[in-house]
Amino acid sequence: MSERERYVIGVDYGTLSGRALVVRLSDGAEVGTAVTEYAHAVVSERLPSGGPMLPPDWALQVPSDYVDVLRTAVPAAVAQAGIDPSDVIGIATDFTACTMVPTLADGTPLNEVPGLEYRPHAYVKLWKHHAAQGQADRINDLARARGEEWLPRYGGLISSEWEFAKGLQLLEEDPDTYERMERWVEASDWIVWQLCGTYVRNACAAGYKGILQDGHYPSEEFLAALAPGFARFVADKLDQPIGQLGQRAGGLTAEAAAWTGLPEGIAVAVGNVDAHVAAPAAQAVDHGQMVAIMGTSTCHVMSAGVLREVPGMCGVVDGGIVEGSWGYEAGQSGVGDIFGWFVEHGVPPYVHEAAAAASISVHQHLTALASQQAVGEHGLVALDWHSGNRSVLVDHELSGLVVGQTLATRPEDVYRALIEATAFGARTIIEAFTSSDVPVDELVVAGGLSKNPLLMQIYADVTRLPLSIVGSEQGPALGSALHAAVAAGAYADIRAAAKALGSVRRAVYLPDEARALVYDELFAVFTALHDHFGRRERQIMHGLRAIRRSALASSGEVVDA
Ligand SMILES: Nc1ncnc2c1ncn2[C@@H]1O[C@H](COP(=O)(O)OP(=O)(O)O)[C@@H](O)[C@H]1O
Ligand SMILES: O=C(CO)[C@H](O)[C@H](O)COP(=O)(O)O
Repeated sequence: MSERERYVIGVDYGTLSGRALVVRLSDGAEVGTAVTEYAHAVVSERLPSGGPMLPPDWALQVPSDYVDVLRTAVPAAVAQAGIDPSDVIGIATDFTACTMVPTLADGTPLNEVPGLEYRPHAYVKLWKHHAAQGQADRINDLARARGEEWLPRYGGLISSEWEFAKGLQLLEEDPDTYERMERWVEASDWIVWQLCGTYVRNACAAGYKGILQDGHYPSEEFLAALAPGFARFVADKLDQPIGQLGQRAGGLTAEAAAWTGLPEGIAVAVGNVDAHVAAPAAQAVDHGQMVAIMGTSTCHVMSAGVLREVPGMCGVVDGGIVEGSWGYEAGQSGVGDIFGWFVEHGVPPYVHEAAAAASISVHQHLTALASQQAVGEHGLVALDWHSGNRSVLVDHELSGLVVGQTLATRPEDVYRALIEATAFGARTIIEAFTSSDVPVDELVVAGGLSKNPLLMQIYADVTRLPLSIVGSEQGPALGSALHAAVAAGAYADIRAAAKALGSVRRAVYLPDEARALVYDELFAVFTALHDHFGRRERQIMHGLRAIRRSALASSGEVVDA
């Protein structure tokens, strides 16, 4: 009698939607998939309960949207696969990070507590909530002054996106809600808590976003020096047993079994972050293989055998990607988001009409026009800071810039310059690693932007690296599925699962030396602008933000968070 096929499910929670993927264990085939868009998307203007405008740089979410993905995308993916749900042996999830859910002790999100639905601070703070830069600056200044040992593990700067800056903002702007909050939970752990009833903190998010190094968080003295009411932040709101990546967090509860249609008790893996989980899906767990997960934003993750301090990196965590290696992370907070912003707000009607007439998207239309240009022909250089700078400057008060515009400048010129700006940002990050003795030999790309051939070729030319592409269209979801396989006991560890279920197309784009030489010249201009606006004259862009904030505050339209 032939053995029954077994399956695992990976669920990738992105910025706007959650995607479920069913993977067959015998050969890694992706047999079913489904996506659920979040009903509330990103809340950056008004709360779902109404009220005044949120202040600039806020980005919130609604946790019930995450549960809807379990109720709809998971059963739809299983139905598409046409399999018997009882043949599924495990489920794993990955999430954007640092995305934080304030909850009661039982995991109830604060925005679901009657009376708190009108409080902005009761909602999820999404990774791209960039309103805690002031708190991040104070954390950095104090850590530097006290010589905190953990600071170099974060390239010398903690980001305003991470757990401590966002938590301190909550305390300082809404102390009542802070008081009501019994747990400050990474969404990557909250969803696992919903699936198996156990709250276990994943080693990846805790290390990169939660300043957990060598088993310790920042001390109570450090926290008290930041703000007296913050002293017990770790002890009271954050601390929780740590689970390693690929471990079983628990069994699927009866309630989650009813949501998903999957068998009660199957393995639920410890949570993970959308970027890091993609590395094993691309079989890129060896030293020198940098994985760039390129979509709304870009995360760069890489395993290495050595512990080094890379200036401006997001962090280095022991076992942060796979056990037995130092996992490095860096990132660009805005990439696809910048192109999306330009398409939505910077392109005249004639471009939209031409794209519609050709039955292609505006992105594709501008890409086709920009592809006809020689490198440097548009005469532009841009800075890719429309969503701030995550690496290497770690400053979300910086903003975007295009230099060189004339009356002859056309939308495709700016579009190409914006793509190039993100490639220059990536090269700046790669050079920070290389010059810190953490060499990058190969760039492996995952995420939606890998489908744009011009963009890929520009990255190869700008970085002078061969570009490989993850074999799956859904790198993070596949990465989660292979963590589910390990949690269910089908493989001994993540490396074994990656070998069996992951895939990559090697050296799909190769650098062209003639183009690379012109890009060297443009990169020099980029670096001059980068250092001028991001280092020497930071107050120019910071000052503009301050003027904007005070103009909005005096208009009386904005909520007093
Ligand atoms: N043809 C294209 N070229 C470049 N960027 C694109 C193109 N089509 C969509 N985008 C951008 O890609 C981003 C979405 O990438 P994707 O990987 O699908 O999402 P996510 O990062 O949320 O998982 C959006 O920010 C959008 O503006
Ligand atoms: O910082 C992250 C991981 O460490 C975020 O999850 C990421 O930047 C958001 O991802 P995406 O662009 O795929 O929505």
